[in-house]
Amino acid sequence: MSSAIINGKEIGQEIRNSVAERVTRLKEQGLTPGLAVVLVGDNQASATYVRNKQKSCEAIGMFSELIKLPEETTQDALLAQIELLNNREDIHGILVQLPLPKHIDEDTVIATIAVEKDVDGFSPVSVGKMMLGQETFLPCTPFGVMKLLEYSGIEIAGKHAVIVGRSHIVGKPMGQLLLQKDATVTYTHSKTPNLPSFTKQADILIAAVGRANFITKEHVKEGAVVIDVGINRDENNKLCGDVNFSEVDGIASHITPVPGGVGPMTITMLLFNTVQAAENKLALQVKL
Ligand SMILES: NC(=O)C1=CN([C@@H]2O[C@H](COP(=O)(O)OP(=O)(O)OC[C@H]3O[C@@H](n4cnc5c(N)ncnc54)[C@H](OP(=O)(O)O)[C@@H]3O)[C@@H](O)[C@H]2O)C=CC1
Ligand SMILES: Nc1nc(=O)c2c([nH]1)NC[C@@H]1CN(c3ccc(C(=O)N[C@@H](CCC(=O)O)C(=O)O)cc3)C=[N+]21
Repeated sequence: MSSAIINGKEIGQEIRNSVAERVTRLKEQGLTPGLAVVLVGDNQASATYVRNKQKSCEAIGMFSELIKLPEETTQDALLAQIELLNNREDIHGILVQLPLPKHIDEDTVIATIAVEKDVDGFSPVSVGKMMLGQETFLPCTPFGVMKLLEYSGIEIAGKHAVIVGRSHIVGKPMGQLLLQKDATVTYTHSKTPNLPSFTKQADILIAAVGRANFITKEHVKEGAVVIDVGINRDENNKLCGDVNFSEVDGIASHITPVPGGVGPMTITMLLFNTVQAAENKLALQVKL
């Protein structure tokens, strides 16, 4: 029997509809949620993602602005741009597209984003709050994965979640969010010996490796839920995930496709966080 497909496009659309309603209510109160996306250099993949983000904003009535800076932009010039955005009344969320050119220090740039506008949830304060279980913007990709699990009725408490990958934007926060929902969490990475011996134990397996078709049937336990975060190009330049879908299909109970799985959820949660940022600002104004 084939695995149940978790449809990120469909679940994402359902969430976007409710976000769109919140946009309408904000506009009635004279506030249009605004997202600024900062893109440095001309990385092809980044440009595509940025376009998707902008289109998605516009589709639900949000304002979006692209700040496109040349590859040779200095770190100081970028920081100055972020300061401008921090101070703008019409911008509620700021996203600096990663990766940045090598001569720019990502940590310094991210730490400059005002925490109330950090809709990616990457700044040290946002990350710290998330670790402490305090209210904050959650990083969009792991947040989107949590929504996929929730909407698919997959139980997390008591389950063994194994994460492959420990990046700051996906793997690490993913484990933290699953832990908060009472999963038992194992992190694996490039220094993990005998990876299948760990992944085979997973009730919930999260692949965030960045290698096409890396997770094969030898990694997956019968009946596991497999979430494929990877966005890669195969040898034919076709979009594919970290999971070898055709091998794992039938072994997993549930599986996310690429495209149409986690990717659309990342953008959905970015819209969600930006609307939340605008609502937070309105609530503050009402108090004053
Ligand atoms: N769908 C979406 O919305 C998004 C998708 N992505 C995609 O997700 C994937 C991961 O992204 P990201 O986390 O940023 O990538 P990184 O390259 O930052 O991290 C990859 C992680 O995988 C680990 N890894 C690499 N090789 C192996 C191996 N052989 N065995 C076990 N672990 C390994 C690395 O370990 P170590 O730490 O030891 O180096 C690292 O922790 C990419 O394909 C990316 O394009 C990313 C963001 C959003
Ligand atoms: N500051 C920052 N925040 C990010 O969230 C961020 C980033 N930098 N840098 C790059 C990664 C990657 N990422 C994706 C978003 C959407 C899709 C997406 O929409 N994917 C579609 C298809 C896309 C296509 O057709 O190319 C899908 O999987 O169905 C993919 C990947 C966000 N990232």
